[in-house]
Amino acid sequence: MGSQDNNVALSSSSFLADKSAKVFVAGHRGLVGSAIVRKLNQLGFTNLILRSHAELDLTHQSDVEAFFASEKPEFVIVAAAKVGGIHANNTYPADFIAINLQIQTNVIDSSYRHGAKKLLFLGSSCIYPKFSPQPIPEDALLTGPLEPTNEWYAIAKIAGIKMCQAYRIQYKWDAISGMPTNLYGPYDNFHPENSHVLPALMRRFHEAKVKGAKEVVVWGTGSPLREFLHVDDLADAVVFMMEKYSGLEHLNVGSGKEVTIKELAELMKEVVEFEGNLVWDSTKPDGTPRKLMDSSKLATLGWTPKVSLKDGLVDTYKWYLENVNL
Ligand SMILES: NC(=O)C1=CN([C@@H]2O[C@H](COP(=O)(O)OP(=O)(O)OC[C@H]3O[C@@H](n4cnc5c(N)ncnc54)[C@H](OP(=O)(O)O)[C@@H]3O)[C@@H](O)[C@H]2O)C=CC1
Ligand SMILES: C[C@H]1O[C@H](OP(=O)(O)OP(=O)(O)OC[C@H]2O[C@@H](n3cnc4c(=O)[nH]c(N)nc43)[C@H](O)[C@@H]2O)[C@@H](O)[C@@H](O)C1=O
Repeated sequence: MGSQDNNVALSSSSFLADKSAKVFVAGHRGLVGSAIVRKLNQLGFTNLILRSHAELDLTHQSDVEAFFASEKPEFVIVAAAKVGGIHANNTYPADFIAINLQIQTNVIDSSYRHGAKKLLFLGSSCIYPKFSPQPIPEDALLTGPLEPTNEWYAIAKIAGIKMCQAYRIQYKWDAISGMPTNLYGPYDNFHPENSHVLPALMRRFHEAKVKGAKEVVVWGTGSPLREFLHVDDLADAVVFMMEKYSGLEHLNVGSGKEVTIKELAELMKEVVEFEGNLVWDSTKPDGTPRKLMDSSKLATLGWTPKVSLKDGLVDTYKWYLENVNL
């Protein structure tokens, strides 16, 4: 990687000092973007720039260019992406690599060229090799083969990290990257096949409870381990990194706690109050066996998560009942 000098913090301006600064949150209607907007609103930011996918397709370079030329945001948070669970990643590899490369390339490049002071790019824990040391340190990046079910998405995300690093090195521009673990919370995607495991199981258990079904099918063997973080904790970490971090290396953002998919399913069954049985469909892929991230760098800088998995599930199920299951 680049020399130590590139890791020296640039003279970035404080993010929190001016709550009237123009902040563009790309992807503000998604799980992550909506949590960041809630957090920024709580903090008193008054000048958020928001565009839905319908208003501005971030894969269209000339539209993105025109938007940045006219709005000139001072701070940019990239939470727009083509996102999905193991099945979606495995089924639509072209979409996952092409759309993500387009979105991030357009947003990062236009942000730099139209004078943004700082940009935060969000990747994912799937950037690391399938068989990484556990917990996974940031420097495990590019040390081995990726998990095949999500390598297309992972390659795009790795390119995003590298693009931020390249712009920092060549232009001395303050672009940073955060790598969240598996997230969940309000405004998640509850699609039966294309979503991540946590919202998929919440919906499946809830529908089974309502129908009085005797069993619920869960994918894979139940043995993979996953680390989950509530999206409100991630939003807090995003603000923390915007204010405090200005380095070359990407930073892991995790809860530090892992569960097996079987344990997650049992906990979900309890939270949703489904009384039937679990049936395992081992024809579905397990994916990476384990991906617990080492988030000690962020902890050393002063950030720690607050929401436990149990509390987070209870909170998310309440939101689901009030907002999705109408
Ligand atoms: N969810 C998770 O478990 C994790 C997420 N992350 C990262 O966090 C970020 C956000 O993910 P998450 O909130 O879960 O994803 P969501 O799918 O919930 O939200 C993504 C947002 O991006 C928007 N978007 C997608 N394509 C375009 C486009 N072409 N133009 C404009 N907007 C677009 C979507 O709008 P629309 O829906 O209208 O298309 C949506 O609002 C991603 O970078 C992801 O990699 C990282 C680790 C885990
Ligand atoms: C965030 C992360 O998300 C993805 O990676 P993943 O961690 O494998 O995500 P997942 O939530 O889809 O699955 C986790 C585990 O859960 C099991 N599982 C059981 N039952 C269901 C189920 O009903 N749906 C899903 N999706 N999974 C299920 C499933 O078989 C697997 O063993 C990538 O997109 C990757 O790119 C990425 O960044």
